[in-house]
Order: sequence, then structure tokens, then C-alpha cells
Amino acid sequence: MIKIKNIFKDFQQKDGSTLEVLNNIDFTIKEGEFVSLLGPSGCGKSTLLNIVAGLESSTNGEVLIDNKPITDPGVDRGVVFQEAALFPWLTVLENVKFGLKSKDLTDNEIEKNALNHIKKVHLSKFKDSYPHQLSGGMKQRTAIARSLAINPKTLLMDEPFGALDEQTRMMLQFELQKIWLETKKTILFVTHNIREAVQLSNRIVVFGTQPGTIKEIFEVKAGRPRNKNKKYLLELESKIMNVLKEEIEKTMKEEMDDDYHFEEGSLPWDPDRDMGSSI
Ligand SMILES: Nc1ncnc2c1ncn2[C@@H]1O[C@H](COP(=O)(O)OP(=O)(O)OP(=O)(O)O)[C@@H](O)[C@H]1O
Repeated sequence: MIKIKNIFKDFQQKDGSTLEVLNNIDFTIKEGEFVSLLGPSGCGKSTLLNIVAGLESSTNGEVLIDNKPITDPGVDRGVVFQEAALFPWLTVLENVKFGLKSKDLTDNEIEKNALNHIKKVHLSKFKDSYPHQLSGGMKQRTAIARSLAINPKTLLMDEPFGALDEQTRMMLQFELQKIWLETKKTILFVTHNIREAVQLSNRIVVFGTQPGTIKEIFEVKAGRPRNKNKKYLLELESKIMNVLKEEIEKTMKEEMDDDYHFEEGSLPWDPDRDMGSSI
């Protein structure tokens, strides 16, 4: 169980001012739950994920995992970023083995474990390839295998499929869902894409911006695998889109010159587009 308790986060800017990024973020993620954070660019999704990862500290509030406060990164939490942070000088197999070296395992056990996880992401044929020889999707699969290999209870994923083409993204969403169903890990997933959130999550936490606040939490009451044409899912997408739309239009108004006249309804809203990225 992850308790995110009244988190506030301010960043000091270079000009000495303070940027309030998160304002009173408070929710709980149950064991084995898949929760997505969805919101416009700059609303603090990555900052919150980094606080849960122990990579960033909060200004106020705390994150408790199984009732223990988080202060540092730990092997109980695997992190996957948008760009797979693989070591370019190591092969797929060596990259996946890397994190396992801190565990009390024999060389044989490390090799076996790494190969198992590479198989789980269907990359056995490429175990001896180097990152520059892999496509974006294959690099992300390697990063997922590396995170899973250390057997964390929780996976923290920051737009892991955001830089991939549509086809690859859909394939990896499907694979991730399968892995989640098999392993029952707790997953906290950051995305800009409403359809991705609806396809993958048990709950979706929609953020408002400047500073980041929770606008609404949606439960996705649908079984798996999810058929995206189901009426319920489409209706849910559209409800979420309406909440986000207001926030994105607000951000745009704040980011544009004062003499810019924002025409309501002028954006081509589509739940399968990445929302809130720069226009
Ligand atoms: N280390 C930092 N120092 C100062 N400001 C920061 C720092 N990290 C993030 N910010 C600012 O905090 C705000 C929130 O950033 P964050 O990356 O958490 O948002 P986000 O919702 O994940 O955005 P995106 O979807 O575009 O990735 C932004 O205005 C960003 O510029």
C-alpha cells in the first residue's frame, strides 16, 4: 500500500522566486493496483512520481509504503522513464543483469533470472545486442525487463511509451497489461494519453495545473482485456477529456501573450492524442 499524504512541492527558481508545483496531493494506491496520473504538461506528474521513487523530496507531506516513510530510492521500487536509460556499452543481457548484482545471488542465478525476464518481454533473440542496435520499443522492453528483474513490489513508470510510434505503443500497452496481470505488481504510471490511461488503469488520477492539484479520480470499472470500442470506455474517455480540456485551455491562456484570443472549441480534442504537450 502506497500512501501519498498531503504532498506539497515548491521549487526555487534561478531568479529567486518559488514555483509551487504540487499542492496537497493526497491519495492511496492499493497493493496490486494500476494507477495512472494524467494531466497537462507541467502539472507535476513526474515530480510526484520522483517523490514516490525517492529521487526527489517533498516540501511538505510524506509518502508511506507499507507504513514506512520514503526518503531514498530502494529496490522495492523499479523505475522506467520515457527514454530507456540503458548503458550503451552493455548488451541487453548485461543491462538486465546489472541491477541484479546488488542482490545476494550467484552468477548462475543472476544469468538465469535475467534471461527469464528478457524472455518475458520477448527479446531473447536480441539478448546479445547493444542498445544502439535496438528500436525504441525494444529499448523500452529491455528497461522494463531490467526493472522487473530486481523483483520490485512497485513499478513507477514515467511516460514509458510516450516516445514510441503508435503501433509499438499499443503492443507495449498490451504486453504491460499481461505482465501486470501475471505479476500483480503495484504500478504508478504517468501518461498524457487518455486512451492509454483508460486501457491500462484501475484508477486514473486527473491533475489540474499551476500548481498541480487532484481534479478528480476516476475508477475504470471494466474487465480485461479491454475492448476500446465499448460504450462505457468511450464515455469515460469523454468525461476525462472534459475535465482535462478545462485545465489545458487554462494553461494555454496563461502561456500565451495577453493579446492572444483563445477561441473556445478551437482545438481538435481526441482522447487518443497526447494531451497537454506543447502546442
Ligand atoms: N528540478 C527542478 N527545478 C525547478 N523546477 C522544476 C524542477 N523539476 C520540475 N520543475 C518544474 O516543475 C513543474 C512540473 O514539472 P513536471 O515535470 O513534474 O511536470 P509534468 O506534469 O510531469 O510535465 P510533463 O507532462 O510535461 O512531463 C514544471 O514547471 C517544471 O519546469
